Amino acid sequence: MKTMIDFGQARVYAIPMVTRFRGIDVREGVLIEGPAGWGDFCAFPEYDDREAASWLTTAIEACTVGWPDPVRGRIPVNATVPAVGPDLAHRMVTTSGCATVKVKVADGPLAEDIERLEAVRDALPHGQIRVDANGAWDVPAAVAAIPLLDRAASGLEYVEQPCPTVDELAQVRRKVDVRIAADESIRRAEDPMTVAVAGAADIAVIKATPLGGVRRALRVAEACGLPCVVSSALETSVGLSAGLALAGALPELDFACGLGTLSLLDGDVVGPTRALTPVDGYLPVAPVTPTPDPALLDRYELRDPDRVLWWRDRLARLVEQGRVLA
Ligand SMILES: O=C(O)CCC(=O)c1ccccc1C(=O)O
Ligand SMILES: [Mg+2]
Repeated sequence: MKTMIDFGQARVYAIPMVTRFRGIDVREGVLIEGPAGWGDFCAFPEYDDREAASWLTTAIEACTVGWPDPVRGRIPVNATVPAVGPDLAHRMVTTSGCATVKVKVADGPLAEDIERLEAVRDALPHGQIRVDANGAWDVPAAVAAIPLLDRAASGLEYVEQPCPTVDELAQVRRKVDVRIAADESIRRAEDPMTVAVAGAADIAVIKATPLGGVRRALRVAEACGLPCVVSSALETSVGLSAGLALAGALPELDFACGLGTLSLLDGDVVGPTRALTPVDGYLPVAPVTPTPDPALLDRYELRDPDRVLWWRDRLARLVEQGRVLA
């Protein structure tokens, strides 16, 4: 099929994670080039073609039509602290320069979450601390844990996705004083309605990459009628620019965004002057996606032939089956 993008020229990359995050040790993806620049296709490996198609649509938006006009020039971001020990958590917060920190919880014993939060508060006496449970608790566990974590942090900004389902979020929200944010509950255009209607959340976490691009994510944000936090999907600087474009274009933005995740990767495909690394807790809105550095593309090229074939097959299937407009 003849398209505006030469998928045969796509570059498959593999960048190690600094610390394991969301069960991932190496972040893999494919960079595609089109008439407007580059796009980052990095759907997690376990996602099926239907879900991965939205991620590819985002990469195609980036490299064909580019981003809608922003209404602000810079975005406050949170530091993201994985489920690490208290000393490392403390160090990650002090070196980040961010005034807001998101801490992963519910990935191990509650006592470790409490220690981690105490360390983060010690490193950030005046900033905001939020936690993300990635849906790991049931309702009783969430209702028991949240007040303890709130105390350990001397006040939480919000709890992201304490339980898996919208119904459980609504139950927890009625029983605790801390605000609830929905993340995994908002993955498809039809989801946000349910979240708002169910009274399940105070805040919506919106991710441009899994939602099929900046324009689609803007519609999701509008439909859910909640204050939004824009967050990353652990992209390279090429992919992160979609989240920044979304945060830049939202009519209202009241919270720091989860877009400071480049430091979780042990490398990038974009050179240091254009890399989307926060400075003093802010990232610039990138009007165009940054261009990969050829030397870095070589350094982080995925070498495992089976994995390369897997990515090229996945890309070819999505295009050939007409799951994306390319
Ligand atoms: O929100 C952040 O601070 C960083 C992004 C993040 O946590 C994340 C990144 C990739 C996949 C899932 C998640 C998540 O919010 O759980
Ligand atoms: Mg989350």
